[in-house]
This record gives sequence, C-alpha cells and structure tokens, in this order.
Amino acid sequence: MAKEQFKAESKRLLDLMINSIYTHKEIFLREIISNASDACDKLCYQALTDDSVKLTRKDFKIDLSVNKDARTITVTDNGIGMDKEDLENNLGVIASSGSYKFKQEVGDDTKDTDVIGQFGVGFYSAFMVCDQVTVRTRKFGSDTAYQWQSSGADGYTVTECDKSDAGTEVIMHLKDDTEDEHYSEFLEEWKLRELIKKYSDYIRFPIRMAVTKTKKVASCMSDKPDEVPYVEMETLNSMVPIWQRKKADVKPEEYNEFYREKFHDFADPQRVITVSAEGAVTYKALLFIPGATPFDFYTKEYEKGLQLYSSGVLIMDKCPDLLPEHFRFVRGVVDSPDLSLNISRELLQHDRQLKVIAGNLEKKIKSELAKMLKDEREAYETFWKNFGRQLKYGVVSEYGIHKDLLQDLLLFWSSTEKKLVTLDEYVSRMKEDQKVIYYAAGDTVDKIDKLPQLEALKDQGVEILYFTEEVDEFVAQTLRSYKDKEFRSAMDGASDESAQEKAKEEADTHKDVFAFVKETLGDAVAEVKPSTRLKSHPVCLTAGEGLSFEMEKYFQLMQPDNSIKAQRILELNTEHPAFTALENAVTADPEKAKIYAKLLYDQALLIAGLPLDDPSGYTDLVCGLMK
Ligand SMILES: Nc1ncnc2c1ncn2[C@@H]1O[C@H](COP(=O)(O)OP(=O)(O)OP(=O)(O)O)[C@@H](O)[C@H]1O
Repeated sequence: MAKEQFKAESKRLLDLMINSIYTHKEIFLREIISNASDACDKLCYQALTDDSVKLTRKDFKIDLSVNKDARTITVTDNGIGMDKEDLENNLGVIASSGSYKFKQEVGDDTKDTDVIGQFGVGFYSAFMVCDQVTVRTRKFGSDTAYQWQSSGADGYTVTECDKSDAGTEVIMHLKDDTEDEHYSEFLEEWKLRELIKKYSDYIRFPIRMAVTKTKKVASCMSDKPDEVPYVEMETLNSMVPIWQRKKADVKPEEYNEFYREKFHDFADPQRVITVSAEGAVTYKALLFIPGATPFDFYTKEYEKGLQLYSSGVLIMDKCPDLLPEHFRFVRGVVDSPDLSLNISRELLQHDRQLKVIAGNLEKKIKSELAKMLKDEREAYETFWKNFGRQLKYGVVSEYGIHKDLLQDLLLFWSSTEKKLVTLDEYVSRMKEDQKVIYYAAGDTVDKIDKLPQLEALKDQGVEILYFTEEVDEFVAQTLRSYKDKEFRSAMDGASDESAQEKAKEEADTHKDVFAFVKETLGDAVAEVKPSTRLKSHPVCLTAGEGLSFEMEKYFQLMQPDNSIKAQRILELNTEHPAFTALENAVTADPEKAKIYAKLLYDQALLIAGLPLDDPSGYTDLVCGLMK
C-alpha cells in the first residue's frame, strides 16, 4: 500500500512554531547570530580545501547595525552565503537545516568547526519581534545575489539583487510597540550589547558594532579640552570561552575573576572544577564551589542550576536538571555541541544526553570533595561550614537513596578529639569491645558536653559524636549504620550488662520511691527508673525508642501546633544525696516528697533543653523551699 505523505498547513505550522518553541522573544538575535557564525564556519571549512577562498579564520566577522528611523536591525556576515536553491530549501522549508546537512556531510571533521544549527527552525524566531525579514545573500563562488523577503506566515519572495561580496545580510524590521511589548528596545545600543553578552559572548567570530564614543582634544577656545564624538567598530563578544581553554593555560586569577563576574559573587570560589568529556556525550564543564554561603542559600528563593551552552551559545541560565539537590551549591557552566539550541525546558528534563552529563558531574563533584577532605582538611572544613548542612539533607532526602554517595563526606564534632571527624575516622578508632557509634544531640557542643547522661560513657573514654543540627539525628536514622556499626544515642542507649543488673536491684530496693514519683508526676512521664549512666548528677530524662528530644524540638519548630512528643523517661541517680532526701521524705513528709519529685523532673527537663510545663509553678516550688 502506498504511503501518503503528511500535509501540513505551513502558515499555521509557522505560527505555532514561532510562538511556542521559545520562551523569550529576545533570543531571536541569538538565533540569527548563530546562523551567521555557522555560515562563517562553513566557508572557513571550505577554505581548508579550496584555495580560491583566500580567507583565514581571523578574516571572518559578524557585523551588527541599527537604523532607528527605519526600525531595522541588520546582521551581516562574510560567510558561505546562499544561492537560490539554498534559499528555497533552507528558508523556504520549515524545519530544514542546511547546517544539519553540512554536519552530516563533513562527518568526523566537525571537530574543526563549531556549527550550531541543526533543526532548521531558529531563523523563524525573528518573526517573534519582526513584521518583515529581508535576507540579501550571495553564495561564495556565485556571481548572482538574491533577496529573500517575508512578512511571516504569508509566504516569501525570492528575487535577484545586487551584492558585491559573498555572505549574507539579514535585515529585520521590528514590529510596532504595543502596550505589553516594547520592541523598540532592541534598537538601543545597550540592549544589543546586553543580548550579545548574555547569549552570544562565546561565538568564535567577532561580533562587531559601530559605537559612538568621545575623545578629548585640545580646544582652541578654552583651556579645557573639547569632547569630540567619533565612531568606532567595537567587538562585543569575548569569543573564546574560558572553559574551552586548557586548564594549564588559565591563571587562577582568571578563573576567579570569571566566577565573580558571571555569578555576581564578591568572594572568590573555594574550588574550581574543570571537566572535559568526549565519548557518549561531548561536553566541557567549568564548576565552582563558592567560597561563601549565598545569603539566600537555605531559602526558597535560591535557584540551583548550571548555565547551559550549546557550542558557546547560551541555552538556559540555570538548568536545574544538571545538579542534584545535595550539590545545589555548585555554580558553573556546561557547554556541549550535542545539545540543541531550541530545545525547550520541558524536553531538556528528559534529554538523555543531559542525564548522562548530570550523572558524570555528580560523580566528579563527589570525587573533588573527597579529594579536598583527604588533602586539604582545613579548606574542607570551610566548605563544610558553608554547605555541610546541604550534604546532610542530601542523605535524608528521597528515603536515603544518596546515602552511599554522601556518607564519607560527613563531619561531626568528636567528644574525644575536640574537632570535626569523619565517620571513617570514628570507626577506625573504635575499641574492639565497642559495638556501636555513639552520638548525643543538643543545641551546641558546649551544652551537649555538659549533659549528665554522658558522664558514664565519657569516663570509659568512649568517643561520642555531638549532633548540633536538627537534621543530624535524621541522618543517623537514615544511615542506620556505617561500616556495619550501628548508630546509637549515648543518652538512650543501653549500658553494659553489669550496670543494668545493678539498676534492676536498685529498682527493687527503692520500688516505693519510684512508684511514688511516677504517681506524683502522672502522665507527664512514661516511666521512672534508676539510672545506669548518671555519676555526679541526680536526674536526667531519656526518650526511649522512637522520637528523640531533638527531633521533638525540630517538629515543634516546624509545626508549633503539632503536639508530637518524645517519650519522657525520668532516670534517678540512687547514689545521689538528693535521692536520699527524696526517699526519706517519702515516708516522713509525703507532701514535701511530692515537691522534690516535681523539682527533680523540672530540672531534668531544663537539662534536656525542653520547656518546663509550668515555669511559674517551678519558681514557686523553689521559693517554697527557701522559707
Ligand atoms: N546567515 C546565513 N548564511 C548562510 N546560510 C544561512 C544563514 N542563515 C540561515 N542559513 C541557512 O538556513 C538554514 C535554516 O536556518 P535556521 O536558523 O532556521 O536553522 P538551523 O540554524 O539550521 O537550526 P536551528 O533551528 O537548530 O538553529 C540553516 O541551516 C542554513 O543552511
């Protein structure tokens, strides 16, 4: 059965395409300049084998000019040009790309060229801002020049015209301004400069524009020099992107300056990471770890992402899909000739090449951080101070899927080393009989260090990791273990067998006291029992299984109305004089014993950093004892 060809209503198709492919109207200039650059590249390539070309790379240029009265912007190149057939095939057929065909034809030799176009749609983006586009062009080696003209969907005309040199001139007539759109802005020098800098800064050929400047000349009328205007051709683009240069040829100051200017940071980056990949996807990346935390980093306003370029032409300012959340602090650029310019944001998300790049970059960032941790501890600690919390969030996010990648990058304060240590360092120091990784959570290192619950473990010389951020306990919960050693809270963890045995005996001996305290405190506590870990302090609170006190505080902060509470287990030190006083009062003066029980509970709350249920009641109790 014969296959029918699809027919498309070209007018509607053009309309649809012009208004749906690109998000920002201003990219029309980028598209026209990219075409001019492609045309120069093509003739440059031809020069390799054709002596008649007589031009070398440095002779090619793209000129930009404006006629405010006529409302036109003209982009002129001295590239390959087009003949009548090219005009019909490339500008007369939507989605036909001469550049794509060129790349197919030259095959492997494309390394010498930077041809950008591939879809055959970019040119029509001019109609987003123009009501008429005129192309005057002469193909290299041809005697005849042609003019192509179109007002958009209505079609186009091709006629012969006069043009002395090979190359192309695209004359864009801007639409009238409307209430919403101020097209005239594109006629302003500052706007064109801005657009070239933003989108086309790294086009390999000079993009030039005649600009009016002033110079001082001695005046014959006065002592002061006269300001005389003159016109100069100025190159607006910097041409060679820093990431295309070999790392060895770039001075550190150059990287720093590029970073500060591009990402508007006052501080130098802490680390520069360069990537050059060839293979499944060819790309270059230049990444930076900022030297300071951006002020809005931990807020919703902060947007993560890398700048994405296709052969030096900007596609997206912040492409979020190139960075995982845990490395969202990284800034930088990625440039790949394999990506297409007009790819939409939605499509980018599913782009296979982009996924490959993102995967590689994640590995590269991880290995650079690991290297810094190993070789430059002090620098790593600065990094940790700035962005460590983000790595911890990374561990707990998405049900811990990234924990293997990130766990070796974590640092926690050590009770014995008095500095930040890695989990690996902790585990390698563990004594043979220590089965678990101990941690203790609290507001600050100082406060944790004073927790009475830790006394016994500290006396045994056991190293404890101090968790000072809300997320820390969630990290331990997500990791569960590191190198087969489980995490356990030094506050809640069971002590050794003999201590437990002793506690059982104590519970039995003093059972009336424990029952009395429990009855006095009622539902405020889940249990009252003898402590296995207190030495010089009379009381402490532990949380038992599940939610810890730090987690309770965190949830309280996040959802103040939420009444999720950790279990409160009151532990009493039976060897402390306060306990003896309590025990005596239970039989001699039960009313006083009740006051003691409440006071001890309140003190335990204070030490745990938890709010008192009734602060003024507590003051009354203390003052009552002072009578
Ligand atoms: N200044 C120019 N000089 C020579 N040929 C040009 C010029 N501008 C456009 N062309 C031709 O017209 C074709 C279509 O251009 P268009 O911008 O629509 O698509 P493209 O650049 O090929 O691909 P993309 O849509 O990816 O930009 C080009 O492939 C090229 O062959």
